[in-house]
Amino acid sequence: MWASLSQGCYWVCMRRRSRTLRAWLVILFFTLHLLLVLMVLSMNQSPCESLSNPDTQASISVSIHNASTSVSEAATAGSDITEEEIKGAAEDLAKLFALFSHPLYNLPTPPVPDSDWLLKVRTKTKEELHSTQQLLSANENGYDPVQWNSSTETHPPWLRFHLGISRWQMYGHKDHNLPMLIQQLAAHRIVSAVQKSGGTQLKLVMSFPNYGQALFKPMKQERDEETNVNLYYFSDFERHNAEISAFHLDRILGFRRMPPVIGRLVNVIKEIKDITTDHKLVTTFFTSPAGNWCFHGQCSYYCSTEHAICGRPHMIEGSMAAMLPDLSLAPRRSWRSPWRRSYSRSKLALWETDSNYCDSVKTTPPYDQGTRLVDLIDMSILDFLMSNMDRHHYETFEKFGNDTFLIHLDNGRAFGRYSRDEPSILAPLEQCCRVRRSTLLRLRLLSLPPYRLSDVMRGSLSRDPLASVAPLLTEPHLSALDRRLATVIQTIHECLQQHQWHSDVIYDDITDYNG
Ligand SMILES: Nc1ncnc2c1ncn2[C@@H]1O[C@H](COP(=O)(O)OP(=O)(O)OP(=O)(O)O)[C@@H](O)[C@H]1O
Ligand SMILES: [Mn+2]
Repeated sequence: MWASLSQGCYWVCMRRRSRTLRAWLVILFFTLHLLLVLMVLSMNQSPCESLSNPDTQASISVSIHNASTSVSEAATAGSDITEEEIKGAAEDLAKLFALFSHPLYNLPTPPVPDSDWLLKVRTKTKEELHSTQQLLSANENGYDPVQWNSSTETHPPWLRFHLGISRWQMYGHKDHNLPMLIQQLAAHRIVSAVQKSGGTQLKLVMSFPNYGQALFKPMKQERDEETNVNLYYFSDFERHNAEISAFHLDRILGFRRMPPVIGRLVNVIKEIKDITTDHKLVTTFFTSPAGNWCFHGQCSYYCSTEHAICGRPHMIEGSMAAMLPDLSLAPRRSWRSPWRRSYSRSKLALWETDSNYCDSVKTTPPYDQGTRLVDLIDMSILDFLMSNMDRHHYETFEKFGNDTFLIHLDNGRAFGRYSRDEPSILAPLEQCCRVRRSTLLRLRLLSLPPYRLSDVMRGSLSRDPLASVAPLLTEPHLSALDRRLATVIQTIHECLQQHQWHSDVIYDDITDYNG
């Protein structure tokens, strides 16, 4: 008996020791691979470039921190992260940085004229400033006193984000503020949570001590759940990981037409129930039979006990989107998409039956001028890649009239299905046979192994705070991206074959680029 006990102890001790050894080896391998990535990066970038791109630098340090934390957590938990997986993660990140350093993402752009910024800082008079500060510090619970003035250095990240929105993009490719904004969305203390009205499904507006705000959409489905085949697109649940992944995809495609979205674990009690001033919301909290904290809020769909949002037991995942400037400062216009679906079980939309539908769209304002049509086609390419059938409307900033980018909001119904594609989402491209040259060139780049879309997406998503819980997109979703990308490129090639002139299909928005 003693012999078997001591033998048992020997094996347990040996296993423990080899586990610790393995954990150290994993961390060592990971560190070495990250060093390799940094070396590759420093070789790819001139010293001047690397200095001028603090966004990349900051993102690298954030990702190293995130990735090494999750790897060491996984290692201590005894999980089986293989050497190949660690190597793969470092390679994905290296591909992402190589993509963002490519000339196609760094095209020279003329300086933005004053009238092309969405907002301008107006210096308040001393009296105005004094009365606002008194009001803010006296009335608001949990908020910091306002410390900023007209000098940019004093502005919090959310304000810098608002001031960085221009006629053609939501933020710049080398926006130094982005990592700070993302960091605050991920970690800043939540001082208020109220339900956002409008829309069909539950979402909350969260406020931070520096007056920044975010739109929180809680997790409603497991990430690997495929949309039920018998559900219509308009009754599908929204997915928090789709909102997050859409932001990464939009950025990787070089559009930058979405406000930044990150994933966050939120405490249902401390960060919602205890601090909300929304009395209606409070009445919807309950504990489930399993002892988890749940709530359902009030909205026109799925806001009932049967569709409650539940923590485990109180922590819940969700997406946090940076809030756009208030409508009173920057009004937006909502446009009905010409390729909107019928939202009916029996009716078809006109574009589904009329093969010459685009001819009439092309001659109808605002699609008859400027970039509106090719921008709509960009949006349909984005939607096809992530299989989003729910793009009924899009918005623009009213200030910029018709010559401006389309805001890609509301992506919660994307990434619902990976086993099949939905060709009808590409109808605008297929029927109009028109595409921006910059978009086509970036799509081609993303189809090449050194910049493969699935790899750069995996790399980009690994930097999200929720990636340490589980990958934001499962592998079948990532492979679907590559498959769909090939379909988009093929569709454009077919268009080119059908048309006599290249310029009939390609809208050359980058005439100086000869890459
Ligand atoms: N980041 C944001 N900042 C400010 N407003 C936003 C943001 N995202 C969405 N909104 C606004 O909130 C409203 C609802 O958002 P969203 O469309 O994402 O929700 P939804 O419940 O899916 O709506 P619907 O059912 O109409 O599709 C929209 O009118 C949109 O203008
Ligand atoms: Mn929606």
